[in-house]
Amino acid sequence: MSGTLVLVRHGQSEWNLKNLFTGWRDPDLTELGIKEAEIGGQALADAGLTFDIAFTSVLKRAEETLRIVLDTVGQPDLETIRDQALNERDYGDLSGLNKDDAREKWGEEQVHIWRRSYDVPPPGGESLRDTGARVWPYYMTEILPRVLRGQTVLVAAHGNSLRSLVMVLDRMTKDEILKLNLATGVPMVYKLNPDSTVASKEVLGDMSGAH
Ligand SMILES: O=C(O)[C@@H](CO)OP(=O)(O)O
Repeated sequence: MSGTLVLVRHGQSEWNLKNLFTGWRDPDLTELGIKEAEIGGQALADAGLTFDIAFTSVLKRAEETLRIVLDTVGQPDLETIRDQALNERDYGDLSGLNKDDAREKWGEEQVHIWRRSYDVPPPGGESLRDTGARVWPYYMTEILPRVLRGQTVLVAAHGNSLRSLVMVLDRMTKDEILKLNLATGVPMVYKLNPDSTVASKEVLGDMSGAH
């Protein structure tokens, strides 16, 4: 066994609440989102986890979630690396549109394919595969080596940038990834083997609260 990788999706954002496609747009957390980040942090504290380093995107909802989690686990000054490689999938022309309006315009099935499929990009945006093509090299070069050295690493990021990681870590097929929607503020704790495969996975909380 080597180190520990903790992934957490940001808490509910203003645009999750308003049901808008967000992507690289930069809304704040809602009150509920702040609470979710606190609950996620408390679950990590209760599990006795402390971190050697943290990573986040350059979007406020993930940075703020990380700050709240680190405050809650008592590590407010932990070294943190921000990188846009961890940003949410770029939703292209859908960014800022209401998800129900999009369903009316393009149909339920097409919108679901844009939101959850592996390789169909939304117009002008990134597919999950495109997102993985920037998340994975970053994971391989910056995050994984630290875990393999035995460190405990925290990553606060986004629904789809984290789905691209979880898909590979959990060895999910293209069909399985269609159904996966990560809950906000719920930490996923992975212990990795020395060959980078997953030794164990524990989800610290209720996965039903996805936005
Ligand atoms: O709008 C977004 O950027 C994402 C995450 O909230 O939405 P979806 O669930 O459609 O991938």
